[in-house]
Amino acid sequence: MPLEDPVPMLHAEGLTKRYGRREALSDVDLRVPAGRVVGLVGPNGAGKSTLLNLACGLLEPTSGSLRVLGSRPAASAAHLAKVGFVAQNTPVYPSFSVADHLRLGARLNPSWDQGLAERRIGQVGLNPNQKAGRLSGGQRAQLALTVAAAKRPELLIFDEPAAALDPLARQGFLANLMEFVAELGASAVLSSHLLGDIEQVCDYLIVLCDSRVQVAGDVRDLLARHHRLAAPGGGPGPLPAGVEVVREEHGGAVVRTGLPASELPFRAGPVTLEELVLAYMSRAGAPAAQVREGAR
Ligand SMILES: Nc1ncnc2c1ncn2[C@@H]1O[C@H](COP(=O)(O)OP(=O)(O)OP(=O)(O)O)[C@@H](O)[C@H]1O
Repeated sequence: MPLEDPVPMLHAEGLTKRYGRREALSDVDLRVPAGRVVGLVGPNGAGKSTLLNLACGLLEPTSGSLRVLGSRPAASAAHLAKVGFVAQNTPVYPSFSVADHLRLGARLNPSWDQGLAERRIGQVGLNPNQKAGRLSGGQRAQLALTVAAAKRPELLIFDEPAAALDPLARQGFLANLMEFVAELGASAVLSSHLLGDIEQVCDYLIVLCDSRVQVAGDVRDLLARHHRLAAPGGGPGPLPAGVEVVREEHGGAVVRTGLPASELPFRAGPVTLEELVLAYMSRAGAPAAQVREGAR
């Protein structure tokens, strides 16, 4: 008997979103298995926030479809409870205290875990009586992560979660995020320009550029299928069937193939995640400054 295909975390078919005449997502097809920690990367304006806002039901597709954990996003109260979302600017209610946020979370979410919320607030050193409007950007991000996780969702969605954090706070935040994913048995998707963060926590990668998915897949699998060819004296020239040049560069190329490195002409070496992302971003024509930004 064939194995049952588990319900994917995200399943997009022909997903298109237009704002007026601006197409922010164009005909996106995507199937991401559940249980993964997904890194969504791409230059400014690529459509990352649009995809994440569609996934949590804050936006409606112009055409095509998107299913999240098997349902239309925000299809019902039960489905809303399955998804925790932290928006790009980690919004909080400025006049509410930290403790008020937890009380509100408890009122609004059927599976609220007050123990998890309080433990976490203590761990990151937030004062329950502090008004959220007086928190620093990093503390706000920690509060928003806590509220999202205490819902005990099946899927956590983060739009650039660590952007406001200093490097030490970012390390702590990413470690907490991974603890939550493990403790809740949740899937997660996070957008970021920080490829080091993506490399540290994600096992699945989506590169979005110019409103389209350029490449998506399991990180280890992607790294195994991409190679850097060193071709002395210029470009790689003709290559065997089944070898696709992603980015040609002086003295070589980044290529994608199912062939083992030993069967490739020229010296073939591994690519880093950063090289892979940059190769797809430059192929899609991202402006040079944004390609470099993606590497940071
Ligand atoms: N509300 C809106 N009205 C009109 N255009 C919009 C709106 N929101 C986004 N866009 C446009 O859609 C495109 C995709 O934007 P989006 O915010 O999804 O990109 P992004 O990849 O998240 O960018 P960044 O990395 O800068 O956050 C951009 O060209 C943007 O200007």
